[in-house]
Amino acid sequence: MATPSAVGAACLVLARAAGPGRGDRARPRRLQRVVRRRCVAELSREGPAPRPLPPALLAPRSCPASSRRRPSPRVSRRRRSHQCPTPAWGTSASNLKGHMHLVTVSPMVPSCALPFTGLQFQFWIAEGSIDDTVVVASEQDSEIVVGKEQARAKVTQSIVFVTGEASPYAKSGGLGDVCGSLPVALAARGHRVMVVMPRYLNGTSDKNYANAFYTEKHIRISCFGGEHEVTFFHEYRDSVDWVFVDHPSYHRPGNLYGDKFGAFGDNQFRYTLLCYAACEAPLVLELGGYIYGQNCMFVVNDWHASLVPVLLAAKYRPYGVYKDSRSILVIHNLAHQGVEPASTYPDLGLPPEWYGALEWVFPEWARRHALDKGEAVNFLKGAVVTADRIVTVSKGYSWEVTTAEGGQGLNELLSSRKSVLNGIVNGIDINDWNPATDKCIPCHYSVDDLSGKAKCKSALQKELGLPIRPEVPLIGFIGRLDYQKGIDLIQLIIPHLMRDDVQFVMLGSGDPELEDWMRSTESNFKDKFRGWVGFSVPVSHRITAGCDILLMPSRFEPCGLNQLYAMQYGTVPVVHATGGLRDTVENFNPFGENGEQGTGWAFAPLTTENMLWTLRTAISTYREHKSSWEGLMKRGMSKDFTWDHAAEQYEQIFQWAFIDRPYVM
Ligand SMILES: Nc1ncnc2c1ncn2[C@@H]1O[C@H](COP(=O)(O)OP(=O)(O)O[C@H]2O[C@H](CO)[C@@H](O)[C@H](O)[C@H]2O)[C@@H](O)[C@H]1O
Ligand SMILES: OC[C@H]1O[C@H](O[C@H]2[C@H](O)[C@@H](O)[C@@H](O[C@H]3[C@H](O)[C@@H](O)[C@@H](O)O[C@@H]3CO)O[C@@H]2CO)[C@H](O)[C@@H](O)[C@@H]1O
Repeated sequence: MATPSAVGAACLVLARAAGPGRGDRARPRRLQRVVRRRCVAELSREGPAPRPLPPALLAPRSCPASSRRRPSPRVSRRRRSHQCPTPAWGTSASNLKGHMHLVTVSPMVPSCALPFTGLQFQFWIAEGSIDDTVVVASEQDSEIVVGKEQARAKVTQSIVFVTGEASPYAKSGGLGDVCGSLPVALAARGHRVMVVMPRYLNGTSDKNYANAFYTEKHIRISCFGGEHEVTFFHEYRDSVDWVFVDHPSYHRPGNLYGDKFGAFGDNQFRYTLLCYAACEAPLVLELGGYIYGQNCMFVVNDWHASLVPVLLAAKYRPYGVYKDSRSILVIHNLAHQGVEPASTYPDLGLPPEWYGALEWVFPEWARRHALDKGEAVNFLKGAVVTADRIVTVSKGYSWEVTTAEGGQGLNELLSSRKSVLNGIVNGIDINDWNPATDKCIPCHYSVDDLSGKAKCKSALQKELGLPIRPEVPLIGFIGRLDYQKGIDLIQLIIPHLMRDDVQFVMLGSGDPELEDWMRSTESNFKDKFRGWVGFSVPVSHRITAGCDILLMPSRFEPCGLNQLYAMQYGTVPVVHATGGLRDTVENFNPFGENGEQGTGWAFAPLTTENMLWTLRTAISTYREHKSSWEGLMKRGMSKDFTWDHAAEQYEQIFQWAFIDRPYVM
């Protein structure tokens, strides 16, 4: 193992500092500091005797005191994921031996902490020359370009996220991505953050919870005609307290919300338990030695968490508890509202006088028979009424939900709450979704060197059993097979598109009829179409990297993440101009004021003719205008989709929420 005495004695090498890393993609904006200093990264000892270090690269033993900083939370995230047994920077030498390597350098030696956060370098490690020390320097003038310092919140809060899913523990779609990464981004900015979600055990993904430990806390919840005991598990990771609510109803085969027979019949019960448990967690769990207490910002996501603001208002504030807390409803998708018959209201354990908050009457046309009064309870509606503020996951969607077309029956109510309704476009997790470091893809690449993308394409064609043809445009679709995603429109254009010289791959699961259609289309067009039925995160990364075009003809799309991932990976999105898709994809304009502009194609209205025409325009641009295509790819890859900007906007909403009085009846 490396020891301080060995520092500087070893060989090595180096290469170009600031290889493609967290900040490198968007270098002009994100890599801001140039440190004229060489530094030492210690590595585990391995390999033969060291060779002398070239004089130009001799490293100082430590960095000047002026540069010492406490590692920021983002650094500590890296530190954990590359934990070394002795104080060291970086990763283990055995991973490095050989060629160019991407290494995350995390200041683990307090005396030599640089003012940067979790940055990454590429090293050239000569064969057999690994030892104790890697000197990091650049080709030019020994400069190290380092990432910008982690921005901190002006005012920090105790934040409690409540959600039905969060990656990497459990994910069925974009909700999981957001609740797995926004909390980490907020923690990195200095907030104390807890995420409360179910501890789903189904026999296959149980390992995801392996590092979560039983807290020995259990509470009894009165609802659904009895007392139900739930317990809490906890993992502290990436500076976030991940709290898992444990109950037998979360342990069953299938996916998070259902199985092959459809949605679980007791989902209302399962997420009622989650909401009660989430309200108790800040009061009863001593995490890191301290409870979160009563002064919290609850961020409740979608219908699964929507009972939280109702409970705060109906069951806590009247007794003087949580008077200083606030709640924000984040709407990821209005299509799911948690609607059940009105007769279930007494099961929820709420006072009878609160029925009105959840009351929901279906329009006449939606009722089943003449005697059906259409009376229901609607969890999401309860939160729209009682949350202190409401956020949708894009600005465009925040307007759409107030319209009859996009409001899914809640438009009037949402319009009445316009003064507390905002839209914030989601960010993406650059640690997971970065073509320069992605562990799921066969070759890495960046905006500075796109060559790896072509290799990803041929590897994908090979993996899928498609003809390996670099010149043929490869179009992809990834998503839940749901009405929302406009797959029926893809079905209609496929016979036409398959006449062209193109390849098409779809990854998705959901509606069994659409799954069957994917299988049969694959057998009809063996050389051109692949339908990957199922849910696979690694395959989704490889499709994102290997395709030229990503198609998203969503009927509505509150934000959409796949188009953001696609742009990040130089895959050009062709999307229906709706919601977050319209907000994030800039239409290609070959005649822009300063030359070509745009990052993809956003078409409207959503018709099959329009979609086919736009796809064909994209395809001919790909074939005939190579430099335009490269411009499209590079502009997309240079966009900053990190969470920082969104996290700052959430902080603004938190502040506004705390300025106003909390909701009381
Ligand atoms: N078969 C499969 N295999 C592997 N991965 C798969 C997959 N099917 C889907 N995914 C993944 O699930 C995520 C889907 O995210 P989206 O945001 O595009 O849509 P979703 O409708 O689920 O999310 C909702 O919530 C998010 C978050 O707010 C909003 O962006 C969105 O508009 C809203 O509808 C992506 O990470 C995608 O790769
Ligand atoms: O992250 C992906 C989406 O996950 C959530 O949607 C799920 C929804 O909340 C669940 O209730 C369930 O939806 C079922 C619905 O309740 C039922 O009436 C029937 O229509 O079948 C639906 C599918 O089983 O599953 C949804 C995921 O498929 C989240 O609320 C969304 O925002 C996310 O887009």
